[in-house]
Amino acid sequence: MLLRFCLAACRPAGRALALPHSVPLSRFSQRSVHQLAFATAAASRSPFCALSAAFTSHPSSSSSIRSSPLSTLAQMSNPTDLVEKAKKAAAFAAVDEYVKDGMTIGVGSGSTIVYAVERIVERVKAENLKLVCIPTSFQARQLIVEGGLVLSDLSRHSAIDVAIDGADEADAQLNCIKGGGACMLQEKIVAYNAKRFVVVADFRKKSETLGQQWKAGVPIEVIPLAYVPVLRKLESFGGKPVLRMAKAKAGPVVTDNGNFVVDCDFGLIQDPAALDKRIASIPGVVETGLFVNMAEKAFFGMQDGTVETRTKN
Ligand SMILES: O=C(CO)[C@H](O)[C@H](O)COP(=O)(O)O
Repeated sequence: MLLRFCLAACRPAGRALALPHSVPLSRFSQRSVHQLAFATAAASRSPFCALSAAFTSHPSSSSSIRSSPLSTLAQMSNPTDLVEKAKKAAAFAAVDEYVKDGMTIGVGSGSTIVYAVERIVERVKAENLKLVCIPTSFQARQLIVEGGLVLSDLSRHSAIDVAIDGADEADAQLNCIKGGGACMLQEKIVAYNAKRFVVVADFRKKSETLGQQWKAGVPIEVIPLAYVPVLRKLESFGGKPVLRMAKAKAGPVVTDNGNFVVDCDFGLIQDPAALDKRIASIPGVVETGLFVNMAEKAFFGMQDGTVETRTKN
């Protein structure tokens, strides 16, 4: 079942979901399997499937692996496996707590959300839930369609009961950096129009201050013709902006909305609300990946298999 979702999630790989090649891979390594999936996409053109397929096929795929103590040890401490289990645990917990019969659900984007949709589909089948799903990206739309869920949009269903989405980082106040998958514009529109917005993430995304864990910078969606002056302006704000480049295409990543993405490193972000406003005020900026004061709860899958939650004070 999960593999089916992964395959669905893989299809939209071509455009927006690519590793920013201007950013050294080492800045993502270890911490972000999400980005590793993007790196994998460079070779396979399938950003999420390689990763999730690895998760689904991993545990007992080979008897020789099971019989080798060294392999077993490697398997037990495999960081990819831990991260995938953490994502799944967080996503399942959030869906179980928030999704109720009759709801309109905002479906986020990324690799963790694949597990949330898996759980929604399971529950729809088991409990005969009547749900309507609003996607936040091409990928989310594919997940909804492939899962056999009811697809709608904001024109038909503008009142969303709950939006569930991943994050690249969430701080102690539940402010988030989002847009590692370049979907932040639609994600923010859906989250803004949801009565409740909840975040699902693995342990690597949990921090006290934004910029502590996510080192690739704040994703910013920019109108293509404005990207050079926007880069200059961001530099004048003290940021280190780079245009996100595609891996499976020559040139920049192009979002689902036909725009570019600039990733701008500001170091530790002490005042995300002020920074968000400042960036958004630059003509040509369509949206930032700073989600300030939007989430009411975050579910973090931890290394030990538990799920930790944070709620807004
Ligand atoms: O904002 C996003 C896409 O634009 C994702 O939600 C965010 O990048 C987290 O992704 P993942 O669940 O793969 O770690």
